[in-house]
Amino acid sequence: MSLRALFDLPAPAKINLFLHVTGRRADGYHLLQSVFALVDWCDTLHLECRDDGRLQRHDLGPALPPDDLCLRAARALRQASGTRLGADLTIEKRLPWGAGLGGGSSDAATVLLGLNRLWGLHWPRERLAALALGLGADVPFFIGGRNAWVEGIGEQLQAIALPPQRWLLLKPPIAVPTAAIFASPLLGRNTKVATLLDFLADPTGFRHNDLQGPAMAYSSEVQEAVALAAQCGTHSRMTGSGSAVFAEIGSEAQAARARQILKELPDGWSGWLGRGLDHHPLLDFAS
Ligand SMILES: C[C@@](CO)(OP(=O)(O)O)[C@H](O)COP(=O)(O)OP(=O)(O)OC[C@H]1O[C@@H](n2ccc(N)nc2=O)[C@H](O)[C@@H]1O
Ligand SMILES: Nc1ncnc2c1ncn2[C@@H]1O[C@H](COP(=O)(O)OP(=O)(O)O)[C@@H](O)[C@H]1O
Repeated sequence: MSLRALFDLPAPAKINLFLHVTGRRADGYHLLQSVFALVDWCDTLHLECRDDGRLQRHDLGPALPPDDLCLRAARALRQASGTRLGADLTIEKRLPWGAGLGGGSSDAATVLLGLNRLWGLHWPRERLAALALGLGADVPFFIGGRNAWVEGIGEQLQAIALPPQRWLLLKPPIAVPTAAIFASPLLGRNTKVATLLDFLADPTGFRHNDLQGPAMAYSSEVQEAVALAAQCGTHSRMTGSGSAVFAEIGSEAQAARARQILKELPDGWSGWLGRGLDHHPLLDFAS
């Protein structure tokens, strides 16, 4: 009997342990260096095969944009593979967006991995990653499924092992527009280029996000979030282009404080006390 449905597929968030802007390309895109780390705050997707070739999305939780990344991913794979099959995509959205957590990119990657299996395509992961890049610079990272040292505009990935770590994540009620942050006159664009060996030798020297200054100038809520996270963890900083921030939780006392903060979060804020993932739960799922 062929496989018709896949339930409870996780789409985890990522955080940028650091983010340096080291230059700018001729087309205006900025060159970055970063470490992307998977965390156990996840959306959940349910995929069901359709014989009529149609693609339909059902939102459990907040409504997504009509032509969201899940549908765009499914359409791209249907077209590139030539399959006549379709799918119902049910999205349990938990990750906030406009957050720098890569939730939409992660959803898209999970759709590609799931439909590759449901539609019996047997594409290798590298081929899925190449298709994924057309959907967004962060999508190939989630297809790769490993914590990574990242360069270029986010498309050059080198898998790395990270030590286990607990994190507090906080998202204030504001979506920071990525383009505006990159365009900010406050943004430094010439941070010294580092090497992966530099990072591995002393990760503690890599806890800075160059986009944080412009994002804090854009929104006082980002400033509040950084200060709030610093109350219960250490090295509070922003992920991606914001607006979410995170802090390292190193003791039970810090974890208890973090739980209290999460319980008392003002309206519109969201947050998570969780752990870094060693790898994407769907890592062995390519076909
Ligand atoms: C900076 C990161 C790090 O993870 O931020 P988050 O999205 O996670 O917050 C991402 O690479 C973001 O990638 P993504 O969110 O796909 O950005 P895009 O939609 O492609 O970019 C929106 C706009 O930001 C600017 N942009 C984006 C990425 C980049 N490396 N240089 C840029 O200058 C461009 O003006 C672009 O038109
Ligand atoms: N499935 C999806 N989940 C979240 N955002 C999506 C999705 N599809 C499209 N988007 C759009 O993509 C933008 C980026 O969101 P997301 O990928 O969550 O990244 P980030 O929060 O890291 O910037 C959002 O502003 C949203 O409008």
